[in-house]
Amino acid sequence: MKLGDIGEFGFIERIRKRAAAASHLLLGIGDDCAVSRVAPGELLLASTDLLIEDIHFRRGWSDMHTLGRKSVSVNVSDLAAMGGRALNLYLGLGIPADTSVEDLDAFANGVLDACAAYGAVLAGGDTCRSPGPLFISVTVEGSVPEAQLVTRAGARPGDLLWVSGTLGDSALALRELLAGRRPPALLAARHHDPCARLDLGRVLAVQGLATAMIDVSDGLLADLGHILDSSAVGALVERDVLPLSPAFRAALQAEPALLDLALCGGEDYELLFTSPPEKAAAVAALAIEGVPVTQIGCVLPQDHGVRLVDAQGRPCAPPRGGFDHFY
Ligand SMILES: Nc1ncnc2c1ncn2[C@@H]1O[C@H](COP(=O)(O)OP(=O)(O)OP(=O)(O)O)[C@@H](O)[C@H]1O
Ligand SMILES: Cc1ncc(C[n+]2csc(CCOP(=O)(O)O)c2C)c(N)n1
Ligand SMILES: [Mg+2]
Repeated sequence: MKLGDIGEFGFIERIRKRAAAASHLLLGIGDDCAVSRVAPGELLLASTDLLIEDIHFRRGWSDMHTLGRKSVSVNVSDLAAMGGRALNLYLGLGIPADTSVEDLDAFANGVLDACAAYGAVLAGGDTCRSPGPLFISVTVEGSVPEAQLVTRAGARPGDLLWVSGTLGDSALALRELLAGRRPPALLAARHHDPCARLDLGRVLAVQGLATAMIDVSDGLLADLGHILDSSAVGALVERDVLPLSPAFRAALQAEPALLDLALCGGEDYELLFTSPPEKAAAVAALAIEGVPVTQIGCVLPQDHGVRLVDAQGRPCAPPRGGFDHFY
């Protein structure tokens, strides 16, 4: 079935029927605005991200259900980075007219499944025709108790630097895909179906363990740079303790230069955070749903900039870059 057979409002109605209800959502899909009630003492968080065909994904590299999930996860990851919980999701779509309703149903199911997994509800969106690529715009709202908010700005010299999960898997999968090869399944899953570390972000916020936090979307060093700029500090990063998956290590053995992907590759959607040294045992004990947290360095005064060192403490040249859409 083609989208032309059911029209814009037919498609919206298909989504509306499947969207979940939630006690905070007084009015969801179907009026001019969504209407929500935020709990007393909670701050409203909001973040938005675009995914554009051939810039963020290629059709044929992953199925539409998985693309729907990724569209949600990359947004929810920004809530995780502030210690928030997820409330509402808004889905903007620019759809090529020849897209099948089956593909759109699969995509919407992926969006709705991921929403349910993160405790969010689809509260609205916008649908229009695209003359070319598929455009996906996702906005999330969440909330966090005022005292628990974690920003990029709170890192202090002496804090330790931690990262969740493993780094470089997604970028390595992307490199394989761009070269026309099929990445190993574990790497492919990390690229196509990343998991927002929402529970970890909440625990760090609730227990007051993180002084600053960001999610790694553009690459470890690039996103670390944002914490350092916002907090007016520098950092030491130990290259040889970066957490790497077995699949990544296997590739690294054959090609040592791949380590740059763990430092700069991007789309890891792991949490990078700083924490006072006296909380190290509490942080190290956090392995939520099997996701490890690894200490990869420490925070220095601002005049040190970023110092990347090897296992012997010798300085190494940081690779250039991180992802920039126009660079
Ligand atoms: N076109 C825009 N108009 C207004 N604000 C923008 C625009 N683009 C980005 N921003 C804002 O700039 C800041 C940095 O955006 P950026 O997209 O780099 O962050 P991010 O969402 O954490 O990263 P990523 O998009 O890689 O997940 C955010 O506060 C974002 O809301
Ligand atoms: C086809 C294709 N080409 C390149 C990439 C790599 N890529 C795209 S956006 C991004 C950073 C995060 O995005 P943003 O900053 O927009 O949130 C990265 C690493 C991809 N995923 N698919
Ligand atoms: Mg972010």
